[in-house]
Parts: sequence; C-alpha cells; structure tokens
Amino acid sequence: MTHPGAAFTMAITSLPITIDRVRKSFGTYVALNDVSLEIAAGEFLTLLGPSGSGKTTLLMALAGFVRPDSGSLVIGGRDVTRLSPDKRDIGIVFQNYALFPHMSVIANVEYPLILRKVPKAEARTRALAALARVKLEGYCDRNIAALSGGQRQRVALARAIVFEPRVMLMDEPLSALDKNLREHMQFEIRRLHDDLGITTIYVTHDQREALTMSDRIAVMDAGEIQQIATPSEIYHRPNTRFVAEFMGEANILPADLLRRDGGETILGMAMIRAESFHLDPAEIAGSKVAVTGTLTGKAFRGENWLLNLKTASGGDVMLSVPATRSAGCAEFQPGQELTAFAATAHVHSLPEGTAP
Ligand SMILES: Nc1ncnc2c1ncn2[C@@H]1O[C@H](COP(=O)(O)OP(=O)(O)OP(=O)(O)O)[C@@H](O)[C@H]1O
Repeated sequence: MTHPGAAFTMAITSLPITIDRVRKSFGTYVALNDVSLEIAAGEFLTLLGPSGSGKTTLLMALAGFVRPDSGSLVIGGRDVTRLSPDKRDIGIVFQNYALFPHMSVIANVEYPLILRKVPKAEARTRALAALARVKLEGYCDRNIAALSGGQRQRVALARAIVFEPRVMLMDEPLSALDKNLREHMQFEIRRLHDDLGITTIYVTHDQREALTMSDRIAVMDAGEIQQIATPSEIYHRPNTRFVAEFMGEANILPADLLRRDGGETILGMAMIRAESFHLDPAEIAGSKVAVTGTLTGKAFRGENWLLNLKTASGGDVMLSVPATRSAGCAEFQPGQELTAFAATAHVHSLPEGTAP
C-alpha cells in the first residue's frame, strides 16, 4: 500500500557549524575549556569520550540549553550563541526518548509542527512522511506504551526530523537498547543521515559505535578535544596515549624493546594494536618488528584468542589472535616463551614525552 505521506519529500538544507573557543564552567569546574570545532555541511561527527569529559555540555550549548561563558556557536553563518533553543532549527534525540507516553505515535510526531503552527492537514502529511522514513507507517495509531524500545527510538527520530531541522543533535540515543538492536539502529541512523544529509552531531562513550557511524570523531577528555579525525585515523594513528588506549587494545611499548628487521627506525614510544600481532612471521610480507615475552594469561573469546605476555623488562603485551589463525593457542601453557611479530607499517610512533 502506498501511504499518502510517502509522496511528501523532505526539503533539508545541510549547514556547516563553527564552534569557536567555547568555554563553560560550573563553579570552579571547567567542563568545556575553550573548545573549537568546525563541522562541514552534511557531516556526521561524533563526540566520543569518557563520562564527564564534556560531551553533553557541548551538545547542550549547541542546542541552547547551556549558555557558554565565552566563545561562539555559528550555524550556517548565523551566530546562534544567544538564541533561545526554539529559534535554532535543531532536531534533538536523547537517550530517554522524551516522547509523550499517553499520546499516539502520529500525535507525537506531529507535535513539533503543531507547536510551529503548521496547519493540521499539512502536519499530518509531513508526520506520515517522517514515519515512512523510519519505516513505521503502519504504527500511526498505536500508543507509545505499546511499542518496543527500538520502535520508540524510531518515533523519536521521526519527531526530530519532521520539521526539517538543519542540524541534528543526538545524545546517547541507543544506550537503552540491547546489543543487537543497538547495532541495527546504528546502521538505521546512518542510513537516515545519508538519505537526508542533515549535519549531525552524535554523542557516545562507545568506541565501536563511534567507529561504525561517523565521518569524523572528536575524542574528548577533561573538557578538551584531544584529537579530531576519521575513524581509521583515530584508530590507527592516535596522537596521544589517551586516544590510543581509549580506542581499543593498545600496546604502548618503548620502541627499543622491538627487534627490527629492516624498514624505518622507530623512535620513542610505539603503539601496536593487539590484533596487529602475528605469531607466525611468515604471515607478514615486508619489514617487521618482534617482541618476546612469557605467557601470563590467555582467554578464548569466540572470534579470537587474547594472549598476555610479560617481557623481560616487565612490560605487558596483549595479543589478539583471530580464531581463524589461532592453531596452537589452545595448547599454550602459562610460563611458555612466545615471540610476536608485527608489520612495521602497523607500528605507530607516539609523540615524544609519552610515558611507558
Ligand atoms: N549543571 C551542572 N552543574 C554542575 N556540574 C555540571 C553540570 N552539568 C555538567 N556538569 C559537570 O561537567 C562535567 C561534564 O559533564 P558532561 O555531562 O558534559 O559530560 P559527558 O562527557 O557528557 O559525560 P556522560 O558520558 O557521563 O554523560 C561533569 O564533571 C559534570 O559533573
């Protein structure tokens, strides 16, 4: 059945965002320490960081619910720093949906349009179009209480896009969902973004979610952006130890611990991801490094084995061996000496001053 709403096309204009030296303190605590960030029109940017790093405060400043002490927020060339939230044309999706539980699905989605005094018939058509976008056309008359978590989150998305916002802000929208649904919704949100092209800022503390969804990731810690780059760059070429360790199993080793076999010289501290190690050097074409240690622990995790080595100088090395090439791992015994190899292309030098 073709729904009348499906014929309505959404007219969304993507806008760039400039965040310039935004500062926010709560008492003596500096939650945002002169944060600057440029977000391109139509980009999907994720703010990623541990609890308390300032992600939500930055998002709330953009939405207009937190007033910065100094600095400016510019959306599409318009300075919105002093504008009230309702004047900013921003769609917002929070973790707890904030839907009206006693109202039907369609009434929830129409609500932002009714607030903006859109005539009733047009509001209905546009709400149906937004529901079609999130594949909930058949649920118009259901009560929110009769929906699953994933369906509620879709209604929240439809409500956020229905007034054709120029910017979308999402704060941990999937954290209440179970793992499978969460992973499914990550793709759904990204698809919706790609269809509509709305400039989106997404907050999460989940590294994998950030890697899966984003054009770029801004890693935050203690009210500052530590690094902003593509997911691949952030993962493989972190610019600080904090980013390296926050983004996955990172081994930070003094470079002189690594035995070199041709290739460039590595100076200072080196980062090697756990999955970059191989037990069989023949698996690596080209120059490689090696590190030897005694096995202190091992764990089978389904898709891989995790092995812990202790080097002669007391350093810990973590290896992740895919189940598909893990022959022998089951028989390894604690105390056994093992040598792990990594391609020099997978050894990343961290800046000077990084402690072991
Ligand atoms: N209204 C407030 N009053 C006082 N302190 C606040 C207020 N809002 C935030 N903070 C503090 O500012 C810091 C940053 O908080 P924020 O909510 O931005 O962090 P976050 O990175 O989003 O963390 P989480 O992932 O836990 O939501 C925290 O230490 C928090 O306690």
